[in-house]
Amino acid sequence: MEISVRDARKQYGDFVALDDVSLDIPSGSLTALLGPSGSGKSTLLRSIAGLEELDGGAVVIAGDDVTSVSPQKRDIGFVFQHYAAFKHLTVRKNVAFGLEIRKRPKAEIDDRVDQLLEIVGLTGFQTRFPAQLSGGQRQRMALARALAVDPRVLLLDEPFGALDAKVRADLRTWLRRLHDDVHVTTVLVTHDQQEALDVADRIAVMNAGRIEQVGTPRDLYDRPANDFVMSFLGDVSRVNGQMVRPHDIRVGRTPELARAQEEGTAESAGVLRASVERVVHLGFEVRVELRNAATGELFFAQITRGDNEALGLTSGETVYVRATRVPTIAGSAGTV
Ligand SMILES: Nc1ncnc2c1ncn2[C@@H]1O[C@H](COP(=O)(O)OP(=O)(O)OP(=O)(O)O)[C@@H](O)[C@H]1O
Repeated sequence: MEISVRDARKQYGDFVALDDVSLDIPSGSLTALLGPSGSGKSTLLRSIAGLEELDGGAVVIAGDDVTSVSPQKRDIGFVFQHYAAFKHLTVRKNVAFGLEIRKRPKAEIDDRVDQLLEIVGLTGFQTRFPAQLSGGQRQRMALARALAVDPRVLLLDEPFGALDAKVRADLRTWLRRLHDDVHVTTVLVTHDQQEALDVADRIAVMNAGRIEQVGTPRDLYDRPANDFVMSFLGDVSRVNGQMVRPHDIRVGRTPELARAQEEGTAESAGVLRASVERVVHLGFEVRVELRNAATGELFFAQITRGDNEALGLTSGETVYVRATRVPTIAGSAGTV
């Protein structure tokens, strides 16, 4: 393990921000800390960095207990949401900064900076000043600067949080590729489940100062440990009292058509009657807003455009729906 956090505890007065958190982060992984605002993600990241002092527990990086080691000596790179660049220094000088204070030879610094600027796609920008960069370019410069000193660990606290949706999405893809090239053990704090699913190879879901579950994006999506993880990782509908993904709801015009045709599906599986409230076109997919005829509850199904065209759904109609797949949540039966 590159990073092991053991029974980390942090309180602010009576408020418990980290409630005996333990987490192992494998070497070379890109792990996301995902959770709602206030769940303790930043506190955990800052504790790994040494920017917060723990009240209990330990942080081990590459086998060294660094719990009482200063941030400067932990060999980490850190990027915040609002990166504090040196405004009076060029992009090149900003990236070179860590190497210059370490008094590396000039030729080595020049080569390394050229290489980093290329990696982050800022080769043509080296003589610009931070104020002459876009928000996305500034964050890429921040990453280059954090990587310059070859840290053992790269810690990113909502690095794309202040950018607009399109730029965020581009930078996510870019970060994933960068990580595939550079392989530095990376921990990314985000409250955006799409971002975590998109870039991370492991996700730790946090809630109220605790870790609810750690796993691959697929594990967490398909086999959530509890209702919190299930609903935090994606949309959820309730069908016959169970939480299901809207994609896993089959819509038909007769009870038989709503029944899944895959082999091994129980015939007794519940089909329920619903009325179509609204059909919303979301590009490739269509969200069908439904009202359970028996209980009056609203829920929705997400179907492909093709399926919607075949069904020709309109508001006010009666349809039959059933869940084709119910995630196995610990403590529930996992079948409809
Ligand atoms: N210095 C502090 N003094 C008092 N309370 C603090 C301090 N720092 C953080 N907290 C509290 O600890 C809790 C966890 O904060 P943290 O920043 O780790 O959450 P987060 O999951 O990163 O949330 P966000 O996404 O909003 O940043 C919050 O309720 C916050 O108010």
